[in-house]
Amino acid sequence: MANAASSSISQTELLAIPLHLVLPLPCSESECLGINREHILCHASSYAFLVLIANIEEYAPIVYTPTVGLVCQNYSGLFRRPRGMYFSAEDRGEMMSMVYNWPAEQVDMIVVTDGSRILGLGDLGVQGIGIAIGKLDLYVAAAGINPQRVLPVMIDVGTNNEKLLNDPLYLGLQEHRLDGEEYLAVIDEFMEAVFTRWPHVIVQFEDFQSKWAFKLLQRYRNMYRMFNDDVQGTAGVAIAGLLGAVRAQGRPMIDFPKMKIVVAGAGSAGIGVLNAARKTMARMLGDTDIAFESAGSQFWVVDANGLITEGREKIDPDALPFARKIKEANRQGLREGASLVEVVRQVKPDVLLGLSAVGGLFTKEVLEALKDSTSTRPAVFAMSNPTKNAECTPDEAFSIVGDSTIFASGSPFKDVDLGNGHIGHCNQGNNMYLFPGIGLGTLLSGSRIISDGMLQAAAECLAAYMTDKEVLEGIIFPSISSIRDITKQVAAAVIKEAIEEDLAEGYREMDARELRKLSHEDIESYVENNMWSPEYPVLVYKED
Ligand SMILES: NC(=O)C1=CN([C@@H]2O[C@H](COP(=O)(O)OP(=O)(O)OC[C@H]3O[C@@H](n4cnc5c(N)ncnc54)[C@H](O)[C@@H]3O)[C@@H](O)[C@H]2O)C=CC1
Ligand SMILES: CC(=O)C(=O)O
Ligand SMILES: [Mg+2]
Repeated sequence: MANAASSSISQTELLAIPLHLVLPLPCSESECLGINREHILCHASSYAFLVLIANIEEYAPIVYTPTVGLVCQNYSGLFRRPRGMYFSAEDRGEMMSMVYNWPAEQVDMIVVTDGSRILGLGDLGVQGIGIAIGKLDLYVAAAGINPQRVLPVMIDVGTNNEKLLNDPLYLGLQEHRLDGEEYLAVIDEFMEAVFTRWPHVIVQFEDFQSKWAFKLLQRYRNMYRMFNDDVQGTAGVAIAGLLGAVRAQGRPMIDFPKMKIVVAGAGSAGIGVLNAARKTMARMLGDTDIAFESAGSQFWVVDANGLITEGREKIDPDALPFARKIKEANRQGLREGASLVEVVRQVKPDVLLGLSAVGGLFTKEVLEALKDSTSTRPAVFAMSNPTKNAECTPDEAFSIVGDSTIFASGSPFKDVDLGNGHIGHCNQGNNMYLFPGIGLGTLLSGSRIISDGMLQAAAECLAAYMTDKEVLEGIIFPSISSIRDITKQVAAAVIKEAIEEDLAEGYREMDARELRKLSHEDIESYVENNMWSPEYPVLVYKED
């Protein structure tokens, strides 16, 4: 303690360490006073998370979209230290032993990517590790997952990005991506390795190209505790937003099956949303086969080749259930491949939802066509990331479609001053409102798998979070400043559903039988008590 005054590290100095360069491993010694360089970094991490949590609105756009996109694009040049594990195609046969190289005894959450579709920025190869790091920063900040128990993972199977293949600074394998059975063998080996070392870990798949996102989800979802954030997390957030858009018209949620929805983008996110929205409508209509069929007719899907109909050659099997019948499209004055503006003109949808990764796709013409929507409050969801990929800005939506528009975007925008004392609310419609609660709820329930019911419970909880007054003002998603509270509630809803489905096996001393005895309030307290919070340790320099 002798030199504490002269050599202690100021908070300001610690805060100056950029969030993206700080290790997610705080010091585990609660009484730690003797500080060496490693400990300084560890404590800096605690400080960084404290700052992140206290100023989440300001810093989420740095650790997450949009800045994380820029970080990924430049990662090879910015690289300082690994910050996660890298399993490459060349490590085949070695992953089971490699996984024991990770220093943490216990890992609760893994976010894994193969870098093949990072936000809307395409194939960034190993540089995509930044998105796994950013999502896990949110797990720590929003869900209170202990930062010593998170593991960002990159599976390096090459890249098809020619620029990276020719970049001497590129850190990953400079060869084209593995495909087919060879690719699957790498992912299988990784899954077996991590679940062997940490049987209770949860693995979040992130930013895999659509081609693999659905296949891997189907392959593993009944075997492991895993989910795909882009397919399932995004779907839940979109459902919550769509239900908000119904309520914002002053209508009950049960009117959701009457909504006409045009979706631009039929990739992992778009198809995930379509499947979940259709199932939600069908449930509201009585959960019969007829209800499911009828719900399908509320959607019009446009991809890079225009309106998808059954006349499409080589139609993607995942999009097939949403292809319009040709006769039906013709009756509506549409045809296979009709442009987005034609579709919006003819359908006059209640909601125009973009998950296309094409910035500016909702042009003036498209938004003008939406003015003829049959809805009293048309909704524009420009959900693509990062900011430059948003299908339109809130200014464009409010100025062209009108002041009563409901607007949400994947990346944050500022609210719009509509003049005359009114505000056009810009909601952030991003899976960050759900994935931390899905992960935390699964962890604390000890559920064997992540069921559709658990995901639905998460979405319904988010939808119910907003009051009628807020929704009528156009606020359909909460402010990110309440993300810890939202996450707690989402996690509690997930646990409750896991108990109801008899999937919950318990966590630590809270076994399945004890879990079943808990009331809703008890479950919320249980969640809160298990959320990690950073604490300020005393920082003094110890002389050797
Ligand atoms: N807000 C959120 O929480 C989330 C947003 N996203 C964003 O969604 C976007 C798409 O992600 P994925 O579906 O995984 O990508 P993807 O690459 O699998 O799919 C993109 C889809 O957009 C279509 N498309 C391309 N050009 C188009 C055009 N001119 N008109 C209409 N459709 C067009 C493609 O044909 C394809 O169907 C990305 O920007 C991503 O950042 C993804 C997940 C969550
Ligand atoms: C938000 C997210 O997961 C994405 O844009 O891919
Ligand atoms: Mg994603």
